[in-house]
Amino acid sequence: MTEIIQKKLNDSPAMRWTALVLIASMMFFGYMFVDVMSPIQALMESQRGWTPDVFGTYAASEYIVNVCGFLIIAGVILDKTGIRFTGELSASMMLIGAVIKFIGITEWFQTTAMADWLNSWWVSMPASAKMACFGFMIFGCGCEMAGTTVSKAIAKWFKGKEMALAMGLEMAIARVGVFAIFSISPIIADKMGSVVAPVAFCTVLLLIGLITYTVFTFMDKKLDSQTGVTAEESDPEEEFKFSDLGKILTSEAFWIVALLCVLYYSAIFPFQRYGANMLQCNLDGISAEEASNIFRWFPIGAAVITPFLGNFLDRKGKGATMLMCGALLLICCHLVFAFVLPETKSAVIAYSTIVLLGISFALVPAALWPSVPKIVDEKILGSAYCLIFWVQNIGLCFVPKLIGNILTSTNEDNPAVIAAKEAGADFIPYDYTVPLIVFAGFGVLALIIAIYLKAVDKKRGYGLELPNIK
Ligand SMILES: NCCCC[C@H](NC(=O)[C@@H](N)CC(=O)O)C(=O)O
Repeated sequence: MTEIIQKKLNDSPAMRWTALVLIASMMFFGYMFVDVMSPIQALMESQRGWTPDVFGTYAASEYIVNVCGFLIIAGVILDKTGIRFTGELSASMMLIGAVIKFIGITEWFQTTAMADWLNSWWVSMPASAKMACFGFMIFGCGCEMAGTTVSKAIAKWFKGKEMALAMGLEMAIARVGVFAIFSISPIIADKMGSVVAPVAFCTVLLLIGLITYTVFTFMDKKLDSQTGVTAEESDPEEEFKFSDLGKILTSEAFWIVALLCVLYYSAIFPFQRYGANMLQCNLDGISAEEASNIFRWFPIGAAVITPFLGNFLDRKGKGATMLMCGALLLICCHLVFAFVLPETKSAVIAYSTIVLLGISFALVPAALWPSVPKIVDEKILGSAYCLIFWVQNIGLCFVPKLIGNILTSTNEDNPAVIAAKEAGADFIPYDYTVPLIVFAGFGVLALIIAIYLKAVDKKRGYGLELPNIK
């Protein structure tokens, strides 16, 4: 008798890569929305009165609910309800948050009684910023939950296949989103004459992201029906348990990776918010649009290299060394921005440092996320990812605010800044030296931890330097 072996949906390369494109699209649009305001900071200041301080508070709002424990709940939701429901929930939360933020910054909203009320307390924060923060909080919960959901979805669809490459590609696609928005946000704002237009554009894209993820859920349902998995049959051992948190939180290796993650990313994502403005301030006579054009090469450099490094890691290993090199490169780049760029005002130095920072941004994520399964038990991997995101979010929540405060306070007596403000100029030429030294400081700490991780790996034999494919 001939046995018919049914091919599962993810056995087809076309199907599993289609699934990756669908889920990565949601993250692509999500990452676009995260940075939609970054290249139009100067316009936000002139059109809505958002000072760097306000901008710092706004940037922090994305993470505040996650830091207060939402990410831990998100882990439970993900493990209890699965990738389909959690993905839909995440995409919906991103969309709802985006709509609130869009409404908050419209001209119409500024004329409402609600805006008057919002302007009547915590007066340094304009009503538009308060509403935008509220929306960004909801968006941030959805976006971070989506980040873990997508990792779990890729693990499910690519298990035993090109998993590291798929994860690298997902991150690469998300970075292209950042590149795209740095390119088009100032153009849209300029063409439409308002900061509202790019936010409206990205909100519509989030709706498309919800649709693409919905299409993926149908594919995933089909895959489950082929493998005979139903909610009732799922293995209770694989489920998130609160007792697992204790096991993870008492693991030294977990803390090393989590600390490395928070320190490294604190010098990357918050910098991304200020990067275009920093370039505009350090290169003479360039517009916000020109500065964004330079800065957008940062995520694109990372996007191009990350999949290759993922592939290299799968075949050759050297994960711990890659983490060290990435941290070292980060320090050098921030120091060049702090001390060399203001002196030389050279576009060549700006471009090359941005590309080098992009390489650093490829080295660390490509090595960091696939290292986690090597240091924690597979059974508690989902919880570990959630907890690492949680620790990382604490940094991502407070560092932008810290940098905003430092930028404001170190420029209080800056004559160029005072003159530009008095003249009501669109562009304020801030001195970014101290914030950049702070970013480099995070890099130094990350490097020390990466060196320590390599030593611990040698002692304990986690295999961080070994290839993933045996
Ligand atoms: N599914 C991708 C793994 C994480 C990628 C990583 N993103 C994060 O760490 C986010 N928590 C940060 C954020 O959303 O701000 C990345 O390198 O992009």
